[in-house]
Amino acid sequence: MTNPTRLPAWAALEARAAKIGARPMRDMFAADPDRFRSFSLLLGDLLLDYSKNRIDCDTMGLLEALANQSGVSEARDAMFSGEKINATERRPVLHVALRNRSDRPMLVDGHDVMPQVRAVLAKMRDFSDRVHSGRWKGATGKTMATVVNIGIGGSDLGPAMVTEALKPYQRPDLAVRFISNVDGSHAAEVLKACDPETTLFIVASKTFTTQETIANATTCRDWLVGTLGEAAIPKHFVALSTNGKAVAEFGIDTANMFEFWDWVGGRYSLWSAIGLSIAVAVGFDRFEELLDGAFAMDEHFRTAPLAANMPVILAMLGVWYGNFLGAQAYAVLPYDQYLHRLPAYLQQLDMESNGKGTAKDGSPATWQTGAIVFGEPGTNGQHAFYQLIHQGTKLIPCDFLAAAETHNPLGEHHLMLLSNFLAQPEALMRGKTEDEVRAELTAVGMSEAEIAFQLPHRVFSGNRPTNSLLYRRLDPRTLGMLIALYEHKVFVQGVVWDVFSFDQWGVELGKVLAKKILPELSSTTPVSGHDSSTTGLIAQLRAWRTPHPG
Ligand SMILES: O=P(O)(O)OC[C@H]1O[C@H](O)[C@H](O)[C@@H](O)[C@@H]1O
Repeated sequence: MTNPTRLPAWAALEARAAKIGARPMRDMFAADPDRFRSFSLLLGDLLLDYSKNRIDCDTMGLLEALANQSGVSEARDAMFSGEKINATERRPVLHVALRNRSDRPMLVDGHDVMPQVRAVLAKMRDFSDRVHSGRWKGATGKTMATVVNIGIGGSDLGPAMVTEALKPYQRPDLAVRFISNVDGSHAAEVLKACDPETTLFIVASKTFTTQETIANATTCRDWLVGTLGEAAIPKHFVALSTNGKAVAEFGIDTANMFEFWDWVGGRYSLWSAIGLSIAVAVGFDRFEELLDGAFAMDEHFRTAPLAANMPVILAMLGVWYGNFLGAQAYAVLPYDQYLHRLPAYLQQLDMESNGKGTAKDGSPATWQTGAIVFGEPGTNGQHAFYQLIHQGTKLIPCDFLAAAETHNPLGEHHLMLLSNFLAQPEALMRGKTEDEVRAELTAVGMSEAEIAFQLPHRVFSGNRPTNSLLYRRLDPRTLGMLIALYEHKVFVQGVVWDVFSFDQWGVELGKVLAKKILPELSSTTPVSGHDSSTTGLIAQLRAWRTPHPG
């Protein structure tokens, strides 16, 4: 347990920030032709260029010192060795076991979990092969045409993000859809496109008690049973869960359940049985390549020195901006349409893990912790919110991602995409000076008075930091590496910030209140115990939901 602000490297970084935090990157690039080489790292088919950050070698040295003094290496080893680092839930954190492609045992309470991990993977292979190849038949003997994953949070975002990312690998005649929201419109719209005879529902819930998922699963079951009868359920419903009892109570035979364990956090679960919809969509061999990619990143994270460790570098750059240069947010900008759900996925991964205000010893964290994460695919975001990133009053570090090769070579599209992927970070770094703007406006014949008015609005301060993640091609292995990279980045930041990254108590209060309010919405007796705002809103809802006479 360490208050990071008391570490020697913290004070040194504060001093460093005061000294070089505003130093223009433009000048640093001009002074050092080797800057790219000094601040980039190639790992297999993945290149991280972090040279467009407000850093120099000394700053990186201090950030490494902070990681060291925070005990990042020890914490990482504790995770890999199965220690109960999810302390408030008294659980180990072993999603790395799910993609452990080596012979190394992974221990929970002294027992190797690898045999059970492999057994579930084998069961997933058998099932996904049958569905993917069309050998799995529904109750009326038809091949499945649609797979619907019903889940929310970690039981939705990971599989949804990955199946979108790996669309080029999907069988074109097998649609994979997702129902997450408790808003009935989500289920209604998905079911519109489904035929009960050819639809397979995968109910994904670690706890199998999540209100949204149980409501959606019940609606889908009723929809199926309404046409095909109860006897159809075993051919059309499978469950992914840690809770066999609740699965059986729901009416799914536990033979049709794919198990995982409480040492897999929801937002870290796409590598587990929760990934079944991915395996069904792209085939199990591809799913294994995803695991291989994550394993490669795990091995790098586990063994590379901190100074040359990609997740550690990304994490410490985030710490630099968040804790020393005043950034509150960061943007994830995939120049890759297939990664269009990556920002949403990373929002849960990062914000649910490190959005904590209490240090491990229970005292309030008086330092900044998890950042606000947002993003959209490039180039869409450029035409929407980049204005603020270029010229706003806030510092928003950005991660730009792109593939060298496209799955869809259409005319010049990919080169146009890549030129934007390169131009935006360059523009953010360089900016545009008064002299440059003046020269431009003079060249088009603008009057001095008009130039004086226009100039301040057209200047770009620049010096806005970015990372560029360039990969050869968005294939399953590369995707596995990318996701694991962000997982470990979030882990490292949680260690430095001294928060428990693997619980999520902050989501509970609202759930409890919603349960209390639910019956109040359909009752006619006056409500009590709420603030006047909630009471007023309930009254208005009741008024609008009651059919008005005449
Ligand atoms: O998989 P489930 O148990 O249904 O949980 C689904 C989600 O709900 C919770 O509210 C948590 O905030 C998430 O971390 C979790 O992924």
